[in-house]
Amino acid sequence: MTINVRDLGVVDAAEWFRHRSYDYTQFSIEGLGRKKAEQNLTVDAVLPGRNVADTIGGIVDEIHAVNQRSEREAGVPLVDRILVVDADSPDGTARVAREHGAEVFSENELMSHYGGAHGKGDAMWRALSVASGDLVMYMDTDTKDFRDELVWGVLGPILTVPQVRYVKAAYRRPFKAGEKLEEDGGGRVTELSAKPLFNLFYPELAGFVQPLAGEFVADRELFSSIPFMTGYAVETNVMIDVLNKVGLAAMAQVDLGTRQNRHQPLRDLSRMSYAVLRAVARRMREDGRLDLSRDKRVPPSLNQFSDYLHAVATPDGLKLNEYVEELVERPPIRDVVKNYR
Ligand SMILES: O=c1ccn([C@@H]2O[C@H](COP(=O)(O)OP(=O)(O)O)[C@@H](O)[C@H]2O)c(=O)[nH]1
Ligand SMILES: O=C(O)[C@@H](COP(=O)(O)O)OC1O[C@H](CO)[C@@H](O)[C@H](O)[C@H]1O
Repeated sequence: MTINVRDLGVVDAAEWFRHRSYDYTQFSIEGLGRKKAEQNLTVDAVLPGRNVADTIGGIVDEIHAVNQRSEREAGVPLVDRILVVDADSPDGTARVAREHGAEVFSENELMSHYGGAHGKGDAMWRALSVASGDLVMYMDTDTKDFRDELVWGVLGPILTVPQVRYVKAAYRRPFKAGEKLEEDGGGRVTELSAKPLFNLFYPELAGFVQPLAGEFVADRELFSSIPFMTGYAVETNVMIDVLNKVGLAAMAQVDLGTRQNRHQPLRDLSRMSYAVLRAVARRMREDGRLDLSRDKRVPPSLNQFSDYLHAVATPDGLKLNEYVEELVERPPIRDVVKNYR
């Protein structure tokens, strides 16, 4: 009989945390450039963007600056291609990104036989159809205080530790409302949904400081072999599927200091949280740990469409908002793109 460590509640998250947590200061642009050259690897940076005209240009510039330093010291750029996947943003995101020298794709034009794109996760999945690097590094584009370590930090462990195949960013997250700054007030869905859910159901992942961070890297082979959920479910499903595919020892995190993202109103985060919960529930059901046939009261909300009733108090009184939340799961890209290489 095999005993599942999850059933026993015995996991090695604490040990993983000790061995697979790094700090960006342990690495350098020059050192990583040399490692990349030695291993003859190419790196694509994939930047999903929706209405980020105010931040995307500076981020692309910072990647070019990192490349210049790496080329000077190590003879190769650290990032070979910068792919911006734009949500046909009305604010001019695509134009700005192009002016700063990125390759720009409309998320709706990639894999267009799947119809219009469904949010962030879909943009990230569709980008794999045009990516060509040995490593693919995703990066959020709403970062206000972007610094160069946000480009090269996550590359540290993947270029220097042979067992590591997936690296996630870790950082402190300030919350900024107007002029008021709360030092560790950001990452509300992370703290109130993702971390408790992982502790309970995927305790191996409990050592990740920012499990929902949009900055992470893996070899393209790995990303092309797992499904991507659409919208804001993507980080959650990728964490679980990478864990199941390569195991915790092949995963790492790197402290990058702090990161200030653009904040959505708390009310919108309720739906983001629901996406995270649905991603976990889907995987649990597949793992046989959530048996819908046994509990008839469980609503059919784990399928593609789910009603989300959001009860709120407003200046005009109590309101019950109803949303139809759609969560689609895209298949491993290598299974659906002919001759994917
Ligand atoms: O439909 C979407 C929604 C978000 N994003 C990008 O995903 C990242 C994080 O999204 P968002 O700012 O909405 O989330 P938050 O940072 O508020 O959690 C940003 O780079 C967005 O531009 C995207 O490409 N398409
Ligand atoms: O981490 C979180 O709790 C949310 C919300 O952040 P804030 O409370 O606005 O700082 O932000 C993110 O989560 C999304 C869903 O996984 C990701 O797509 C975003 O990249 C990440 O910033």
